Amino acid sequence: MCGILALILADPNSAASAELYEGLGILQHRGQDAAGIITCGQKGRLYQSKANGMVRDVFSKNQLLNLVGSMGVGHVRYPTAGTSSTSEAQPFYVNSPYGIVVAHNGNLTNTKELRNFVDNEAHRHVNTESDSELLLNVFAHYLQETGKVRVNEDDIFKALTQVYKKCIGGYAVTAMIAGFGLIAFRDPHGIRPLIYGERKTHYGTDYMVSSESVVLDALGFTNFVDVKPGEAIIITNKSVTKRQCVEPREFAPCIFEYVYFARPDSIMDGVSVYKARLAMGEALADQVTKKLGRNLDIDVVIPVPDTSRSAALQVSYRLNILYREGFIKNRYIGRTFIMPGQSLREKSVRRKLNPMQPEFAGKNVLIVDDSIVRGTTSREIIQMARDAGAKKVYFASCAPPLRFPNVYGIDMPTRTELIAYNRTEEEIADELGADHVIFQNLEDLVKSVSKFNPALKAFDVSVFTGSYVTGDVDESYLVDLEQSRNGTLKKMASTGEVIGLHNAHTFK
Ligand SMILES: O=P(O)(O)OC[C@H]1O[C@H](OP(=O)(O)OP(=O)(O)O)[C@H](O)[C@@H]1O
Ligand SMILES: NC(=O)CC[C@H](N)C(=O)O
Ligand SMILES: [Mg+2]
Repeated sequence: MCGILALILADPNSAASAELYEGLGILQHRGQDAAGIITCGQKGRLYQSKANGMVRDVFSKNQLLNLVGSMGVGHVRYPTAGTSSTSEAQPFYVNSPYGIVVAHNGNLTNTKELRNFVDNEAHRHVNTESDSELLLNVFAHYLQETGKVRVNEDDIFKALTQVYKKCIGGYAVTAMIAGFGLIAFRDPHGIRPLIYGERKTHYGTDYMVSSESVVLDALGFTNFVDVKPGEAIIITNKSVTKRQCVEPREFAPCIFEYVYFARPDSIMDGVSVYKARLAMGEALADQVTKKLGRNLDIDVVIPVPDTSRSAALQVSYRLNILYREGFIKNRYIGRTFIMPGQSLREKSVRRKLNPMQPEFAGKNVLIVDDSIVRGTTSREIIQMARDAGAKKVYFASCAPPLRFPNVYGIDMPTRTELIAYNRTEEEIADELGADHVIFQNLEDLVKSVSKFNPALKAFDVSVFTGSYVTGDVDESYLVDLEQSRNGTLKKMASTGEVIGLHNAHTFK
């Protein structure tokens, strides 16, 4: 679940890099593995800085000063394809035609076919295992087909129509053509989020495109508009042009954005993530009484920081049971779920969260989390609660059991690593060491989001149902994904292999 940005400033002599850097910092929760910015300056020259690491570590002040130009594209990465190699840090760039830059959030499911196409028909070289590099080359191929020395908006929209036909999966993209302008587009189902806003200045209007509205808010942009599924926007210093490049299919944004990924202060496709999480808490509270009965023997409701806090507050309010912060979070450790590799994730839970003994000793506790995926967090947390003296430990999840891999931009490639795979709710409770585990039901989860925007009739809920909105996902793709993600990650861990070509991150 990467974070993407694009910014164009009205003043051609100003620098976009500082605000792109700030914006990426605000999107850090969407990707902690790598970060990158490419800007475009005078004469269409491009300036790049990208590397593995958190935003604050990747860019030095000097590097930001050297990212010249009033427009640019930024990315924070959480890998779902290929490896964690620095060479797969984004944005990606190809020189031909015109100098194109792409930052991609999502995951393509027909990469085998695309790799063949790029090789055998487009005759373009792809240097990594990244699906995003394929997407860039498909786009470049169709732009090349115009045969023009310089393209215009119409050419770009037509090329994107071909990209839409060719690329299957989840994709929200910010792109840039050197010396021309910015482009933003979103897959025909709108699986991944994308929003843009404007800011009036002395020189004219600045525009910014982002995965989440919180960045636009923080940087003083207004008039936010979500990019529609199958729509593309081109922003130059002369105009903003939009086109519906393909007929939108069933609009089905990823529900996991609302459950876990997005910041609560973002508004996504017209829905406040915060309000959706409160609603999830309310529905979950009802589920708790349904499962455990009206005479609850719970003394205290405790959230698992950070994401479940909003929902847990509402669980406590609805059940009329005390809310207490029972786990103290080390604020300097990032999100556990989006860390690469299980052993890193396991170690980090204990380092990140520590129990407040008085909140557990001799009590029956209801711990609330937004989701139970691999069970890494919940297993550790339940043990910590018991070690701190809890009598009974109930565990409630705002999401239903996750039983299927995600193929649209969340790194859950392996069925067997999911704690709910092939297990009943009782078996999950046993496996986690809880007295009871209570899951939200899917219908309530969907209602918790859709009630705030009646236009949202469907969501990508494939991790709960195994039914994929882009159509059946080939079993061979799932097997390949499972093998390649696990295989390459292990290989990377043991050899530290990187492909050196794109490592432009040198001068601190
Ligand atoms: O079952 P698991 O595989 O452990 O995954 C689920 C957990 O991971 C996430 O927390 P994370 O620490 O990533 O982020 P947060 O601080 O935003 O809650 C999520 O909020 C759950 O707590
Ligand atoms: N989480 C994402 O959006 C990942 C984007 C892309 N598939 C990559 O692995 O770099
Ligand atoms: Mg969490």
